[in-house]
Amino acid sequence: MNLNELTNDWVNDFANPMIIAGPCSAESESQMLGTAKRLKESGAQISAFRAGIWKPRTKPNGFEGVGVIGLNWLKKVKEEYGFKTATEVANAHHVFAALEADVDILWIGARSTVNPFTVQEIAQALRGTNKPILVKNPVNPDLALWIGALERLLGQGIENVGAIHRGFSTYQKTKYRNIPNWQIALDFKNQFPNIPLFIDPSHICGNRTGLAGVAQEAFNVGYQGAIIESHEDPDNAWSDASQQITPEVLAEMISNLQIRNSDISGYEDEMGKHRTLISDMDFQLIELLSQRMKISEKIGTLKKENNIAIFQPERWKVITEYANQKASETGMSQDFIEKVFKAIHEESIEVQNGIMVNK
Ligand SMILES: O=C(O)C(=O)C[C@]1(C(=O)O)C=C[C@@H](O)C=C1
Repeated sequence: MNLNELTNDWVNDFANPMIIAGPCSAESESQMLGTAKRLKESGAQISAFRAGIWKPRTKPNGFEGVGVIGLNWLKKVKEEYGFKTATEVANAHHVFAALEADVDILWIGARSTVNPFTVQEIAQALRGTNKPILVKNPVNPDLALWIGALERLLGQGIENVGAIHRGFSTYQKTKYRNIPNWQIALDFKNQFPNIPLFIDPSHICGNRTGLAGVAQEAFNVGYQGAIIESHEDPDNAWSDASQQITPEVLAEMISNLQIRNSDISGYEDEMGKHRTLISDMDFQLIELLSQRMKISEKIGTLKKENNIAIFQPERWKVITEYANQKASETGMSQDFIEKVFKAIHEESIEVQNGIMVNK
């Protein structure tokens, strides 16, 4: 069996969208029950209550989680408020303890996904269970590693899987804690449309203000769920204080989310008209690009015969200036046009390079 053959019926046991929410870390019994009570009373439409029991921290001597005692608190949350529960596991010992405590959903964190040994150990510990397990993207933008982790789970017969998009580490200063790099998640979704994809706006944003926007962006492109950190007293949380929100704010945020349906049934005709036009234009674009490359080949031959360098900065400058001007005249994003022209120019250089090398 491969990942594309999974039916992923397990998500049907949960609401659509499936929202997993709760504190970043379990801190005390009263914090856990207090947060759960407020989530219940606020009417937040959540499918499971999350809390980190073991916390992978960047530096030592920070709060590394309360450990197994927190699993009892998760159990109490389930008993008293009826929430399904979820936590992160990072080794076989965590898996056994979480299974013993009957945690309903497990996830593998971004720092574990990067390590095939860790993922393999977790997968083997899970063998024989049908627990849903979600895999966060690795901290580095490596789609193959993310997919590989899911394949390791499947290799041990674990079929109830999902993926969490939590963004990617970057050394640059950006408005995000972890840059979303949407294209990687979309490539994932494209390859595995059946695997439920969750957004983790808390870790992407690292602050409270951007959460709703990132979550909405994800639902706009068809994600199935979200995992969001919510704490009864966010400012005084022991970990990730700046990105946690109160249960009431979460409830409001969830009720404002617009959930998009991937299915186009009922709109096939109207969509069909637009899509025909787009396909027609796509063919024209490709035809034009092919003609452009043929001219580039001719220039390449001329350059080779006369020993002229391929890259012509002056001409490239004129092209980009003109493209920029055209972009603003037509109301297009300059960024986008720049990307398109860079790709065309790169290919054109590649084509000419082929001529210089081969002929
Ligand atoms: O004008 C040229 O000299 C070209 O080879 C064409 C072209 C292009 O594709 O637009 C390619 C390479 C140069 O750097 C500049 C422009």
